[in-house]
Amino acid sequence: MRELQKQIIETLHAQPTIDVQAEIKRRVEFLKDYMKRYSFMKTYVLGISGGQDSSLAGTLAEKAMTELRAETGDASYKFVAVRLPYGEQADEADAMQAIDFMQADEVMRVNIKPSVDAMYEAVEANDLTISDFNKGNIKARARMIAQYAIAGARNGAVIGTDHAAEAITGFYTKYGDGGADLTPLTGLNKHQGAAMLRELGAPAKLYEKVPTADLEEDRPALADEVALGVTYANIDDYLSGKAVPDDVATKIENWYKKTEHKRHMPATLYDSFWR
Ligand SMILES: Nc1ncnc2c1ncn2[C@@H]1O[C@H](COP(=O)(O)OP(=O)(O)OC[C@H]2O[C@@H]([n+]3cccc(C(=O)O)c3)[C@H](O)[C@@H]2O)[C@@H](O)[C@H]1O
Ligand SMILES: Nc1ncnc2c1ncn2[C@@H]1O[C@H](COP(=O)(O)OP(=O)(O)OP(=O)(O)O)[C@@H](O)[C@H]1O
Ligand SMILES: [Mg+2]
Repeated sequence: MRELQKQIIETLHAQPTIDVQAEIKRRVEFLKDYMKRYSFMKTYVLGISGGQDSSLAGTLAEKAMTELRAETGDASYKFVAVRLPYGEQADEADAMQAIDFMQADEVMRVNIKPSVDAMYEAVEANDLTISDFNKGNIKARARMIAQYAIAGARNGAVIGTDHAAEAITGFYTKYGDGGADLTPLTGLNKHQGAAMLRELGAPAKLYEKVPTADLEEDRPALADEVALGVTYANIDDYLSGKAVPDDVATKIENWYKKTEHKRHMPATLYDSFWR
């Protein structure tokens, strides 16, 4: 195995294989244990997009809250699913199907378009051009703001959907979807996440769907694999310690190095990761 590959696997807690049922159980337990640790905390908040990652994390969160209510008799433990469209969302039906499947305790909806457009215009007023790509990151950060406002109003914590197959390329917006309080999918690769959703009985559409950030207006529903220039099959193989073609491994490692800053707290003069 490549030296960096070994290091990455260890750093990201990737596992070559998982026991799907046991993995579901221990991640639900994690969500329950965390909630019990802080007595004021009563809700988990997560944006549901209609994609695989939020379908899985939301389902685990709802399971955790259902079990906590039953075990403690405290009915105030709730999972809040949040719809965060930018105006009309093309795959709105998938998002609602995911919410129906997980049987979220509460559903909230915040249209991020007015705030994103206002921010975009206010920044551009400084004789700056904000690209469509850059505006996409404003959308991801607006979603983070909405989720934290809900968590603030409900004694909640914000769930993030980061996992090993995303962390390795840093394919998320820093302090956008990367901004969260806890990440129950850490260490999983993309196929493992799909296997867990299948085991949970989710509609196949939710885990067979092409992964997309869907942040750009010029390239709607742009597939992650196209944006990254590498497939999840390759990323998962790499994370499982398997051999992948040299050019693919180099591409993955270049993404990893370029996005190192995202996997740390803000750099300080006391840190060595950036040196
Ligand atoms: N070396 C460095 N040390 C410290 N900070 C550094 C840095 N390089 C950039 N930065 C900072 O980071 C910023 C760039 O990072 P960031 O703002 O995240 O932006 P960036 O990584 O350029 O773009 C985010 C990417 O993630 C994708 N994404 C976003 C959200 C969700 C999903 C999804 O799959 O759903 C995917 C999105 O499509 C895009 O390709 C720079 O503006 C700068 O402030
Ligand atoms: N339109 C949206 N509405 C609500 N939440 C969203 C929306 N778009 C993104 N998010 C949030 O941002 C997170 C990151 O998006 P990402 O695309 O990585 O995950 P996903 O859509 O759940 O799965 P996939 O990666 O397979 O598309 C989502 O998991 C979700 O919590
Ligand atoms: Mg998505």
